Amino acid sequence: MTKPSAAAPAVDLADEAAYLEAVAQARKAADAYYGSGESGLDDETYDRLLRAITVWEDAHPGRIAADSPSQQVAAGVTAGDVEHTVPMLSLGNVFSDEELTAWAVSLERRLGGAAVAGWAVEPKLDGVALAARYREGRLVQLVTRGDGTTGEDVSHAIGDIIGLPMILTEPVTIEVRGEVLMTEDQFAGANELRTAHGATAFANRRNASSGSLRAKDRAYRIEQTFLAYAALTDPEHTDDPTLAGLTHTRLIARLAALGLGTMADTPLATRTYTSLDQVMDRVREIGALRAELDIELDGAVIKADSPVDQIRAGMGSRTPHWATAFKFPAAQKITVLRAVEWSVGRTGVIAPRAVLDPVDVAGTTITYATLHNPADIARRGLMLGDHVIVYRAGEVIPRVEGAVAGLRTGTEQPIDFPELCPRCGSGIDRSQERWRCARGRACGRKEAIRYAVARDALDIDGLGEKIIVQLVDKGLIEDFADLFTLTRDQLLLLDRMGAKSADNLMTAIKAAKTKPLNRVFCALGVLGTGRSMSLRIAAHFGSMQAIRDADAVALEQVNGIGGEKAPVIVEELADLAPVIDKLVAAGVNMNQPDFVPSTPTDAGADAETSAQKAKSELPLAGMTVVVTGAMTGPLSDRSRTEMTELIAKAGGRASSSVSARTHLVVAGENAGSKLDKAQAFGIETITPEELAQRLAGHLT
Ligand SMILES: NC(=O)c1ccc[n+]([C@@H]2O[C@H](COP(=O)([O-])OP(=O)(O)OC[C@H]3O[C@@H](n4cnc5c(N)ncnc54)[C@H](O)[C@@H]3O)[C@@H](O)[C@H]2O)c1
Ligand SMILES: [Zn+2]
Repeated sequence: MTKPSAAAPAVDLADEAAYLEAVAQARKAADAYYGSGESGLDDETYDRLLRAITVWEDAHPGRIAADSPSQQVAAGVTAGDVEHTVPMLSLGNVFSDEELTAWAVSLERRLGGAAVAGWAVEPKLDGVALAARYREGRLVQLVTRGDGTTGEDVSHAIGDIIGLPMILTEPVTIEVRGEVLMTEDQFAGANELRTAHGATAFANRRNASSGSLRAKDRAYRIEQTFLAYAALTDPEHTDDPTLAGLTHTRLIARLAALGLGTMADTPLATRTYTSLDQVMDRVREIGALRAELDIELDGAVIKADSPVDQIRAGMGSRTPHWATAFKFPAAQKITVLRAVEWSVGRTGVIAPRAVLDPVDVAGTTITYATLHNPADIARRGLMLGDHVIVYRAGEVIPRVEGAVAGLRTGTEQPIDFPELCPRCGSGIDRSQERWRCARGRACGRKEAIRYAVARDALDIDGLGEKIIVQLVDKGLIEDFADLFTLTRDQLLLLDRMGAKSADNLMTAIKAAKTKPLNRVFCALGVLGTGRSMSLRIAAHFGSMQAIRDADAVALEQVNGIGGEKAPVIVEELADLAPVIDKLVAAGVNMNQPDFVPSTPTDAGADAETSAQKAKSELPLAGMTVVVTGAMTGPLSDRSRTEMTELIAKAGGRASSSVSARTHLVVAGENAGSKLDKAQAFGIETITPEELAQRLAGHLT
């Protein structure tokens, strides 16, 4: 689980000379970071430096360097010409529960010893601060934070930012403040446009946001997202007198009602608590959600919820006294891209992977990271030897964001893309962004057969890799369908295959013929369909014939199959037709047991067949269920696939990830982040034993 933890300890500055050197180094980084947007230091390194600087400054208040970056918002780098009559401040930060408690104590001291009326907790969005000015409900001006007192006018971006509508739902005059950021798709889109116009790709999303916002007179428009976290509520800035009396939480709800982008109605919504223990729990919940979000967070923000407390606490020169950030371990680090490896999957897809100088990201050493496909590498403009930003939050696979172009030395080398399939040397099909060996699945024949007979698919015991390799090399089988027509005599031709093993294997293969359709379909290894998707498809269509008859539109009726996946599945099935025909001819089962069609065919639209009625009375009817951790009790030896099948039999739908749409989480031993997340969403959580009880009639 992602646990907010203490930051790396600050280095001790020995003397004033060391202090001045640290100031110079931090100044250089801050100038680059807030200026061009590209610093050679990652945030963790910068923050450690800044902490050392402030520790020294606290001990020597009379000797603070005039250009110390600790003294101003954004180190005073980017002033503009639009005044912020109410300054746009930064946030102080804490890295541990102890530091949070100490901060809360100091805040209550400012309130004259009174307890804070309530705490609002929300995510700290990792983007760029922006003020949006609406006059009588119409968006008239966008201003960056700048140095906090003046910012740059970036009104040219009006119309490009989702969450900042041109017209509000009511004609109010108001200045809204929030963060501009990019989703993964928006980031890819921005890089695509930028590289197409001959510019270098952005090093990361925050950079892309800041750069895109500030670039004027560009020939193309870049879409971004705005999420509000504040508004100016004093009479000088708004004509709605009710706003000033709202708590922070209610203010955000009000901004959402005006049509502005906020996190309201998402699991990240601002929530209010009375005790610090609850606040700390919520901070951890937000940390646990971080891995699966499409936006980046670098912490949680804790605010005094009541406007009375906020005004009494007041603001410092750089940060408000009534709010602070609980920072999460940095998810981005800078390291060097050494090589790109290309591997071929069982379906013939050729995928690149980045080899990095080992780097610690939030407590895990990273040496490899995903690069999605060759087009993705091109879009990010990467070169070998580049300093790249790698990103990893929670359990997600680390990814390469982009290169820090400012650190290039001229010795970087272009990345070699394969000319031929790295496994078999055939040509490459480049018709899609995802490259594939021209031989397609034939290239990954042995891997595909191993996949088909594995435990989650046909589960054929005794058919290990060595046997598969021999069977293919001796020309006895081309695909897994040929297994069903193998003879005992053919098996006996194999090295070290005795009569007894051959008999056992023949029995295991024969048993596989009666597996349910979802297992058979899974064994086909259709791109984009794993074990749980196979079960959904089988449960939806009921027979292989019905699946083969389905077009893309019909496939999209299956939960989880979107407009991109459906045509791929149709194409794959056409490709696999000879294999399926062989399976049918060999007498392999092609039906899903207990199949209930989801739409009545002959009966009227609202008539319920008795079979459907029976279905709606099942113990998990209509529920989305996530199983995590090790199963215990009566369910202890069930594999994940068997659990998925059991859930489906009881009327539910198994899913591998917890979301707001999850109804039930079955948490076994050592359940990790999925359990944390379920608790964050307030989803019902039960043990494997409790599930076994609920499904008592369905266990056999
Ligand atoms: N790598 C470098 O060289 C370098 C140099 C300078 C600064 N930095 C990084 O910049 C950061 C410090 O920058 P900063 O002073 O601009 O502050 P900050 O970004 O850490 O925090 C303040 C900002 O948080 C934003 N924010 C997000 N969610 C919010 C919410 N819910 N409520 C209120 N505000 C919210 C606001 O834009 C606010 O201005 C640090 O992370 C530091 O590492 C890095
Ligand atoms: Zn190949």
